[in-house]
Amino acid sequence: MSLLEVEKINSYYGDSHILFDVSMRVEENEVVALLGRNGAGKSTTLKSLMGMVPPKSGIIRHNGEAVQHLPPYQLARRGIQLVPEERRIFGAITVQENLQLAAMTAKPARTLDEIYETFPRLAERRRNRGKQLSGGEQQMLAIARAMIRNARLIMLDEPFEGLAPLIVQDLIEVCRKLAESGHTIVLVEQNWRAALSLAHRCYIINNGHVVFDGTPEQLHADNSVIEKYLGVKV
Ligand SMILES: Nc1ncnc2c1ncn2[C@@H]1O[C@H](COP(=O)(O)OP(=O)(O)OP(=O)(O)O)[C@@H](O)[C@H]1O
Repeated sequence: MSLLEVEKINSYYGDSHILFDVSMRVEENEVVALLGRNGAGKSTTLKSLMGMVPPKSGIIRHNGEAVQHLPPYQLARRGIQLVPEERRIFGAITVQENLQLAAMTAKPARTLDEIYETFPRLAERRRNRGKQLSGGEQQMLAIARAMIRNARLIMLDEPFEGLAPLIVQDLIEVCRKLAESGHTIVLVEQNWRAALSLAHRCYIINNGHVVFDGTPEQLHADNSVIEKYLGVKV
């Protein structure tokens, strides 16, 4: 049984049909990348998995149970967290307070020590306010907030956006550590090379349809798919 099984979901904003029969699966401890051009439907897929844009048809199974009808807070209780593109950390309070606040809404929560072990940079910055952090540190804090809530499945929407290459490398290492310590990650990214360096498997979405499903090696071996759907010349 897969951790997450998505079977032919169709999602809409009002009358606009955005996802067409999207199917995918995520195994425990995997890093799965969701790639595609701007507007392809990647964020909408994450929002559908998180109950924010519930699909009108299709099935989403989490640990074998159909969950496509559940609201976000119940999915969060099942250990699923979405770290949105805007990161949504609190700028006026410290790193530690941001983490404590996140822990309050989870039972059982992870300890601060565990978080600081995974994110030594946040341990150094624990007394700094959210707004004093760099973009990369803010992203780490956003991921750490999902981790302290004991999320087994963490979905990241464009975590590398706007960050310098060295910071992206740090974040890739953080994500790798998370996966090794029993978390499962679904990653939406425009920076497909960085995403593929981390992912075990990937999907490409184009105009709301899944058009590729395979390993990074299989994708790297097919330049025509990369050129056609990611819009880059290889
Ligand atoms: N709140 C909304 N209301 C109406 N249409 C929306 C809304 N959000 C997104 N869309 C549309 O849905 C389609 C898919 O958008 P989505 O954000 O899922 O794409 P994406 O692949 O994540 O791309 P990006 O990297 O640009 O976020 C686009 O055509 C977008 O304009």
